[in-house]
Formats: sequence, C-alpha cells, structure tokens
Amino acid sequence: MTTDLIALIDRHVRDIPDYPQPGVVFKDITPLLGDHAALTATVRGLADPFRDERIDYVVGLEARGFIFGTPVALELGAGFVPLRKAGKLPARTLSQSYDLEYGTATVEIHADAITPGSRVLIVDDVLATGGTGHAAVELVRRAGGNVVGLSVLMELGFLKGRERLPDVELRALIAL
Ligand SMILES: O=P(O)(O)OC[C@H]1O[C@H](OP(=O)(O)OP(=O)(O)O)[C@H](O)[C@@H]1O
Ligand SMILES: Nc1ncnc2[nH]cnc12
Repeated sequence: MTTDLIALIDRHVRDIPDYPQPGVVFKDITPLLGDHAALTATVRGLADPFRDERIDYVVGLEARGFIFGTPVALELGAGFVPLRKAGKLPARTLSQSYDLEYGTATVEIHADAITPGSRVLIVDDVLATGGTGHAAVELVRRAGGNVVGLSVLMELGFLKGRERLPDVELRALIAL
C-alpha cells in the first residue's frame, strides 16, 4: 500500500478526547466511512496481506469490525462470520469475556459457524489493549478454525495489544 493511501486513510480518522470516558482519546472512523476513496483504500489495505492465504472465513468483531469485515470477505472470496456481544446470537454459542480500554465485555460466536480446519482471518478497526482480538482468536480456535491472521485499520501501540497476540500474524494499516 502506498504512503499516499495510508495518508488518505489517516486523514479521515479523527481524535475525540475524553470519549467515552475521561482520559481516553477515541479514534473516530466515521469520516473515513463517509469518504469513498478512503473507504475503498481501507478495505483493500485490510485484505491485501492475505490475498494468497486461501481464507475461508473472515470473522468480524461487533460492531465496527462488521463494517470492514464483510467487504474484506468479498475481496478475499470468503464467507463472513459475525462475532457478537453477549446475548445477540440466536443459536448455540461459545463465549469469552475480556477487558477493554474502557470496561469489560463478553463476545460470542455461533458454535457451528466455522467448519473445523478452516482458514480464518479476523478483522477489526482498532487494536488497543488486545483484549477483543485475544478473545476473538480464542473463540475461533475453540470453534475449530485456524487463525491465519488479524487485520486492523489502526494499532494503538502504546496499549501493547500486540504483546497479547504473540502467535498471531497481526497487520495494521496505521500504527500509533
Ligand atoms: O484492543 P481492545 O482494547 O480490546 O479494543 C479494541 C476494540 O474496542 C472497540 O470496540 P468496542 O468494544 O468499543 O465496540 P464497538 O465496535 O461496538 O464500538 C474496537 O472496535 C475494537 O473491537
Ligand atoms: N481509543 C480508542 N478509539 C477507538 N476505538 C477503541 N477501542 C478501544 N480503544 C479505542
């Protein structure tokens, strides 16, 4: 991906201080979603490192990971599997709790969503503490999938999320 495209993406993410609580600088991706060129570059950038990886499923993390995960699945010729916050999926689920930069949460996946042995790419917008990414990796593995990688738009390096994912191929378009 060219430095021009990275700069285009970067220009369309804005900082919102003290949201959702004091001390957190929230990375707001809504300007990026509203710009066709930046959105296209982001989806392609998330998919590019994994084009030759024969991905069977893209797992997207609620909610912002849904926005990018579905078009990335289409780019890669893969299916899309939603990983949702607790209580939203109707059939039998596997669940995992984790800590966030600003709270705690539980995520779930349908127990039968992934054919065992499938190759899975996880997609999200932000990697912060790595709690969500780690929970997603655990759930995909428990469901029988092989985690090929985790592709994110933005890595907040100072929160050291990468350290929680030592055995995962982690790609970020922007690292802060
Ligand atoms: O690396 P972590 O510290 O786990 O943080 C990253 C996660 O936090 C945000 O989701 P959030 O739970 O705020 O949900 P949303 O997408 O529904 O806004 C973001 O979209 C990631 O999924
Ligand atoms: N600072 C932040 N901005 C946007 N999304 C986040 N998810 C976790 N931390 C975040």
